Amino acid sequence: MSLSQKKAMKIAQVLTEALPYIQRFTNKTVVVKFGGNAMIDEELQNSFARDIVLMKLVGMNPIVVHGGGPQIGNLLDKLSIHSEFVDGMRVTDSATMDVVEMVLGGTVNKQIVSLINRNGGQAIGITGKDGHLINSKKLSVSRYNPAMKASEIIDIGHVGEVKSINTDVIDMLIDSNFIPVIAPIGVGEDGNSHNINADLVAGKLAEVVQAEKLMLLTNVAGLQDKEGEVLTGLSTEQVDGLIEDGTIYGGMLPKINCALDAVKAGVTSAHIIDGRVAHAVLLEIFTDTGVGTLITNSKVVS
Ligand SMILES: Nc1ncnc2c1ncn2[C@@H]1O[C@H](COP(=O)(O)OP(=O)(O)O)[C@@H](O)[C@H]1O
Ligand SMILES: CC(=O)N[C@@H](CCC(=O)OP(=O)(O)O)C(=O)O
Repeated sequence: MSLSQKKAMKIAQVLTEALPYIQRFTNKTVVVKFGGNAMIDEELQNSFARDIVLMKLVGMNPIVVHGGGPQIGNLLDKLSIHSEFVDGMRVTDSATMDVVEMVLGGTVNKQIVSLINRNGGQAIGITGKDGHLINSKKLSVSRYNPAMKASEIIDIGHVGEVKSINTDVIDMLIDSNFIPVIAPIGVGEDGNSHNINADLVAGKLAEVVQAEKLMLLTNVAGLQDKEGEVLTGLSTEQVDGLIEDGTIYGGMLPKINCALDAVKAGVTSAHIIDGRVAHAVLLEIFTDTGVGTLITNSKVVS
């Protein structure tokens, strides 16, 4: 067999492998959280945008929710505004909230929209304030205070959690064949903005639209143990144990919690995938080889 025949055969194999997945996922909604390294590396950004466009072209309904923590951090640094995190959530005072809204609702959201559109898609970027998409309330965080030997509530400012999601605007966009790109900013009862962790928004949205998949792109290979090995075959109870003993901390906390909540609420599967791998989304959906940690209602497997 000549080299070009071998190449043609390989392409045919890949397409054949993809066929059952394309059939299975046609008309299904997939919520993809774009974050981590995939968001700052130009080549990975492009491969992500092409994956999303391809999903749409083969009849799926992708909804993109994006983060932007590093980009917020960069602008805060430039403005000499100190920032810190509690349990993976950025403590957000009024000045920080202005920066969050500027970066997420402005720069980052429009960059992703433009990237998808340049690659042949039709994306529309909105925040949770548009069309009352994300109604939020102030997030209450409690911490154990060893000195007081009791838990206490800590105020982390304008940080929100999702109270309800009104999908009218999303339905309208999908019905008109657009790809929604959502910045994780919620609107409180008083009309004020809330900074919401993007994983939490993606998870809740997946629940409300009863997505087939929730995909969380990040900058690690998946859920790992203390030695860095990707964990496999865990029950949801074991995950709770890993949170208690500190194996899961920081930014992985909202990710794993929202993935577990989503599958418990009817999303078929949630995936924490390695955004450092080009075409990670495509590989996860259309091939037999996944690239991260799979979470279903009863099991966490890689
Ligand atoms: N058990 C764990 N397995 C993998 N990563 C973990 C774990 N516990 C904490 N982390 C941290 O969570 C980070 C991913 O969260 P985050 O930085 O918020 O990602 P993203 O920007 O993609 O939302 C990892 O880079 C790692 O530092
Ligand atoms: C409350 C809170 O922490 N909000 C996040 C929102 C952006 C985000 O979630 O970005 P990543 O997904 O890139 O981490 C923040 O301010 O960084």
